[in-house]
Amino acid sequence: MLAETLAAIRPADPGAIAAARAYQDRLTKPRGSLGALEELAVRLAGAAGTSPPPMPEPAALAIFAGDHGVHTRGVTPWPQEVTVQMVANFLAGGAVANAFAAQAGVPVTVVDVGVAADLPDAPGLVKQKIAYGTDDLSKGPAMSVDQAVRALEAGITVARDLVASGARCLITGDMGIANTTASAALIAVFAGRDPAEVTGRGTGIDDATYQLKVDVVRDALRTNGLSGAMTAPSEALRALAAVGGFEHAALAGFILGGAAARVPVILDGVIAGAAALVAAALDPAATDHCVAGHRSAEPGHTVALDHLGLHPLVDLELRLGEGSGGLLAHPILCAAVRVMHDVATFDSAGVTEKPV
Ligand SMILES: Cc1cc2ncn([C@H]3O[C@H](COP(=O)(O)O)[C@@H](O)[C@H]3O)c2cc1C
Ligand SMILES: O=C(O)c1cccnc1
Repeated sequence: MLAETLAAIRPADPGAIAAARAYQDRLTKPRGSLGALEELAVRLAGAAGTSPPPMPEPAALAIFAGDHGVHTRGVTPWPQEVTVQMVANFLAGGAVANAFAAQAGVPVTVVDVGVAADLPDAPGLVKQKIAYGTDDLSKGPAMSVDQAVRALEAGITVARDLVASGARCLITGDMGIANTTASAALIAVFAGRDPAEVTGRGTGIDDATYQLKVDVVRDALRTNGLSGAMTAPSEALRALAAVGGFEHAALAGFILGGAAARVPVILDGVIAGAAALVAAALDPAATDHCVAGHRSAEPGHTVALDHLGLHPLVDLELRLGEGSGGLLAHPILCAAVRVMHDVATFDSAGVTEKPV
């Protein structure tokens, strides 16, 4: 299923990009006056292969949840049980992601790809558990390559199912205590950066814990024989398995699944950024279908976005995850595309085109 999905991904269509850019200039506004929104609509036209691009609604948020063996190294002050407790909170509608999703009119799906407990069936919960948490990435591979592929395919399946049920925009979400450590390791590997440049304070840690976290990321790279930027697909899968989490792998699959369906994928924060680097290593064209919803306060997120060549739409110093930043960006995508559907041209409105 992974091979078939990768084969279906098409890069942005230059014809649609050129048509969208030309059309922007015919709309009743000074050229370029919508700034980054114009480029956003043009990118979405390229991704869809048609100008104007389809409205990116309805949207759907998928929150991928998993636990992490590296939690035992003390990289976060929060107990691991908070992952499963927050999954229950999402399903009950009580998390920040639910509030933002309600505001944006976006339904929430929670996907268990690897939390360290069995969950009761519940509406909105998709069970795709690969294992009860990963192994400690600082001691050896976090998961096997086979598990990484299965998690990728779980993400592809979720994307496919959401698109089949009508979603025309996918939003990434994550939940997994300690997952900013795995994110930092993935970004260090895929962007070829030193762990100190890409490791952040996650949910909030003191200086001593921060130093430990950087050392743990360094251990992870050394123990797993990883360094430098990796691009070959076979190496990408090995690196993902070595230092990723089940939610990172599933998110990478979710991105690939959206790209294959030519449905835009709004990336949330640093966890999604790390997953997008994996997706881009498997197929660089996947990035053409991604929009950076926001810039998180995590330093690794900016590194990931720069590496991907993506410009965040919202910059509010968020450092939450769950899909929060992606949800805030969704109305901005809709506004950018609606301009291309609704705004009159100089010709049609009889507005004089050039100032005299
Ligand atoms: C109550 C609570 C709600 C959250 N919602 C998202 N995260 C975020 O924080 C976690 C990663 O940070 P670290 O690597 O420092 O553990 C992830 O679960 C992420 O989604 C939360 C974290 C907590 C504690
Ligand atoms: O940037 C994020 O997405 C983030 C930051 C801290 C904790 N969880 C997520």
